[in-house]
Amino acid sequence: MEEKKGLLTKKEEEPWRVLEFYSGIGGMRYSLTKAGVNAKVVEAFDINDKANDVYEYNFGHRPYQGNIETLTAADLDNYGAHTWLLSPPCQPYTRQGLQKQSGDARALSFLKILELIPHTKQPPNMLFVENVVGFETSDTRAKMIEILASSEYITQEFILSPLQFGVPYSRPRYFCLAKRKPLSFQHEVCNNKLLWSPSPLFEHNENNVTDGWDQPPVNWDTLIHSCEPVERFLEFKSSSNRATGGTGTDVSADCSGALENINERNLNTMSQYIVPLSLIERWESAMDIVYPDSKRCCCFTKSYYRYVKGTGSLLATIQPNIKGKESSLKKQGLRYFTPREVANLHSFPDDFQFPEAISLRQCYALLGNSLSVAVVAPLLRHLFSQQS
Ligand SMILES: C[S@@+](CC[C@H](N)C(=O)[O-])C[C@H]1O[C@@H](n2cnc3c(N)ncnc32)[C@H](O)[C@@H]1O
Repeated sequence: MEEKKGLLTKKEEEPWRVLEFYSGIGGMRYSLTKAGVNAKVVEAFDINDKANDVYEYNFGHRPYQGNIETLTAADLDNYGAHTWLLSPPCQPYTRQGLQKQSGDARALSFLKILELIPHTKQPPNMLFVENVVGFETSDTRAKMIEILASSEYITQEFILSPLQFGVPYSRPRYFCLAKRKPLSFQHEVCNNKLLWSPSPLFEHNENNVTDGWDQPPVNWDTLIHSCEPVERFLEFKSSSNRATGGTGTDVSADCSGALENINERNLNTMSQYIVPLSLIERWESAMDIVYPDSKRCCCFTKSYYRYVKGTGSLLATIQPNIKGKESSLKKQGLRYFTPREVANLHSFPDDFQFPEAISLRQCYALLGNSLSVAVVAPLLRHLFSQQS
């Protein structure tokens, strides 16, 4: 690896060397593959053994299972990595949490690793950070930008949702893309801006026009029309959408085309996805219900299947004459989305699987922590593309 004024160089045909921090179940790595970038993950880091089991199962490599806080600048230099991908814990910034931001112990490792950058002999050429909406106004973000600016990085920040990429899934997330000078971004007019539009990822911008790119969509609902229906993301489909008058336990599995993706455990225990009537009675008002022809569903959090309120949508498998809560929910065959279906909505590839030993709750918890490949892949393509 050569060093030239602190900028790591590589021969054109060599892959970019990438470090994947907070690797979880590998959403960043899948996104990198989907982006079609000539890149190689040289190490992944996560403290959670279950996440590492899943990562190893799918990628054949077990991430370094230690606290990122303990890494030193010398450790990082040893990897000779051009790019760092980071999706640190989001609890310090979530609306439901205490919003202690950088004062939250879970924010420490992220700040610590950023603070190492000026102490490395070979700072990364590029960084990519993912977090929840709320991060953009946090003091952690302010510190991150301060460190990056003083280490000669330029940034472009985004808030984007899968809904803007045709996926019927509301999961807006914050992203920071950083490149170290003399590298530069396409659309320099977007430098140091927070953008709410995916247009810079796809459009040539010869006139430097950024009309509306730095404004939140006026109405996220209008994006829904161009999304695919939820049905396209299901592994278990109802044989009929019409009301049968049943209790909703008569969900049938139309496995055509999807059978290879359904493991024995799921097929045999379809009943585990049925929402119990007692839960409907107690939590009806808090439930978010979608239908196979719906073009949106709510963000699945790591508490999906454990709690109802605000953790993700439920699927009505029996469509009443009048959709929604005006018809009895008890007769709509409510079920949870399966982990495979949540993975589909995260745009994970078909060959992604959980090992048998991971419980259903753990599957949902790990998926809830992960990210949308449909959103991250084009962002990574934008990060790695060279200014011509
Ligand atoms: C928001 S999730 C990232 C998930 C990942 N992007 C994915 O696709 O699954 C944060 C991850 O960071 C890990 N983590 C949190 N604090 C850590 C630390 N100090 N050291 C190492 N890993 C940590 C958690 O175990 C969790 O898997």
